[in-house]
Amino acid sequence: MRGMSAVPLHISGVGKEFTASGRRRAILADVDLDVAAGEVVALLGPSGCGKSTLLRLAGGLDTPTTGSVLVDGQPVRGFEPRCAVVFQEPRLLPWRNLERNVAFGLPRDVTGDRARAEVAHWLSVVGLAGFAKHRPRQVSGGMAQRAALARALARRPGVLLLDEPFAALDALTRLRMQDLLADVQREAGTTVLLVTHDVDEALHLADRIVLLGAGPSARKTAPTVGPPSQGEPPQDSVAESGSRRRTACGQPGDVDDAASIRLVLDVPGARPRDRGDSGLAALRSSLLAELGVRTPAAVAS
Ligand SMILES: Nc1ncnc2c1ncn2[C@@H]1O[C@H](COP(=O)(O)OP(=O)(O)OP(=O)(O)O)[C@@H](O)[C@H]1O
Repeated sequence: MRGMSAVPLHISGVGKEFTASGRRRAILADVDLDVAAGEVVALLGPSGCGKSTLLRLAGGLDTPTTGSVLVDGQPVRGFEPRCAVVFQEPRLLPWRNLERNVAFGLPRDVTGDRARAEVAHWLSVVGLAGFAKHRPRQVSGGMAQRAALARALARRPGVLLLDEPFAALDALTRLRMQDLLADVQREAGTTVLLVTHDVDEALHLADRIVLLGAGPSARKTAPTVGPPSQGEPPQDSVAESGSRRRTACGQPGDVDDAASIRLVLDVPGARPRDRGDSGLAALRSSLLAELGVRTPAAVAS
């Protein structure tokens, strides 16, 4: 699509510290994550654990304290032109109409008729062809967010970084936007790193789900598809293995608050997945349990 080519993202040994009120605080430590070209990875984790920080580091909007980020094998230093970011709020320029906002995302070498064609194309992809001349305040929140997505796509990013892009939308608009993202991703094939709080969104859209949080680091697991058979320890239960790991490693005094990758989960089946897929129910319960939310299914298993 429009010359867009997916590229891999390689995050290696990344740590991030911030200084606030004179105190240094480690937010992320030893984060290792490889996202293949064209893969969709969802980043889940408790509020404040550093998901947005990691996304910002991936896009060069901030610099890691340790470790490195590579996009298509090249180190990210400063704002990364091969990435485009969509935030929770559209961040459109209010004095520009939608088409001029989308044009803002175009690479510098795309001008004139080609630029106009590109803008028209992306507005059409996100269903805003009839609103090109509208200003952001003249359209709904969902439409403004679609324009923000079009602006990001107009950059033809190798990696699309999405920071809770649908969180501020009403439930129905959110579902429609998820479907739109799935369509766009399928057509463009771009690499996507998606920060979300929404387990269902992650299960619907992602190839892999990465759980970020404080505590001992990563375990890659096969998906949980049902309760363990009789007499067998629940080795594949995300919730069980997570709690066991914390018990074994959680010695008082050696707890590091910095977040790292706790779990990497392959989601079975082709995306976008059926929202009613009962096969994902166990996985959903396990993920929610990892996030500290108890569900009847998790309790039963
Ligand atoms: N520039 C900054 N200076 C100081 N602290 C920061 C800065 N940016 C983020 N933090 C802190 O880093 C921590 C992680 O923030 P971040 O926004 O990455 O978390 P998050 O997991 O995305 O949260 P949420 O899910 O609530 O959006 C928070 O405690 C936040 O206050």
